[in-house]
Amino acid sequence: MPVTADRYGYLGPEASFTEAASRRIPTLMGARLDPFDSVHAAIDAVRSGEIAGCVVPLENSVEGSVNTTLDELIRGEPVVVATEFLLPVTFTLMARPGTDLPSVRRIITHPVAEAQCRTWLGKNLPDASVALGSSTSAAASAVADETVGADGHPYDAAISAPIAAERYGLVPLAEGIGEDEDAVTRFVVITRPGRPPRATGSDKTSLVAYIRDDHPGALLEILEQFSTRGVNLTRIESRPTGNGMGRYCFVVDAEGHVADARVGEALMGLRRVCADVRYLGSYPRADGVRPPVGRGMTNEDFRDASSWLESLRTGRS
Ligand SMILES: O=C(O)C(=O)Cc1ccccc1
Repeated sequence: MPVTADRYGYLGPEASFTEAASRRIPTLMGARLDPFDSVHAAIDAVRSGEIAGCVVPLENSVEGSVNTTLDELIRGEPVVVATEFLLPVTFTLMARPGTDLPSVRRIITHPVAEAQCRTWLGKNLPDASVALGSSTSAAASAVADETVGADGHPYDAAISAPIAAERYGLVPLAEGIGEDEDAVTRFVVITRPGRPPRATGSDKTSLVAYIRDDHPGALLEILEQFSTRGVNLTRIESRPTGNGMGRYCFVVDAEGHVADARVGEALMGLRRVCADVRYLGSYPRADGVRPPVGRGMTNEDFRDASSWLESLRTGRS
């Protein structure tokens, strides 16, 4: 398959939240966007060069990380985050025309949506079962096609993005059924590793740190690399490495860009103390926040310290 520079994938099928996010990401304007069946399939198409990049959900303000995406970043051929994007999400319960709310017994949706609609379901459809699918739009499509579930019966309703009702010929039975009306999902554009975008002063850097020999304070050692250089973390998450029981790595989002001296020094520190460090990219922050840089932590401070050391070593002032 030829590489098409402006061909991007997204977690489909059509009318997923991920498609909605993809169509609003400024750096993808004008790009061709194609649906993929799973996060794995989309990221693998990036790895193989079939597409330039793909959009996948990474984190939700209520439910936390999307583990299928995190695990793709941790394992396999390395890929990086090129862009992040925040999209508010509202959930709609939808069914084939003629289905009424009390008759809904079998629901299908994505795990992130299920977690956020649990309270509403417990109150309004306490006896309904919820099956988990690869995306909210795949769920809507399964309801429209009368796909049968594990019990041999077709699903009655899907929890999906409002636009999925129209796309799959379903009717909304209940709208805004999520726990938090202000829920936001963080989507990322994944590409093959390459030169990161320029530092903007409002950036994040993501990475995975693998502990070297389990020992007391191993996590502290990782955290120290950031704290002594004044680098604030916005997220730290442990995930199994997939290589044996109890083996975990840490997925970190840090404020700043790999081009910032303090972030670069923290990365070098990690490289010295960890078994492995996987760089997952530096990219502009979706929230536009420009955190203040602490005293002694600016690029100039690091430059000055480095030339001072050089003068000691060479005897030249
Ligand atoms: O993109 C979708 O439709 C998904 O299924 C992933 C998802 C699920 C819930 C909130 C945001 C993204």
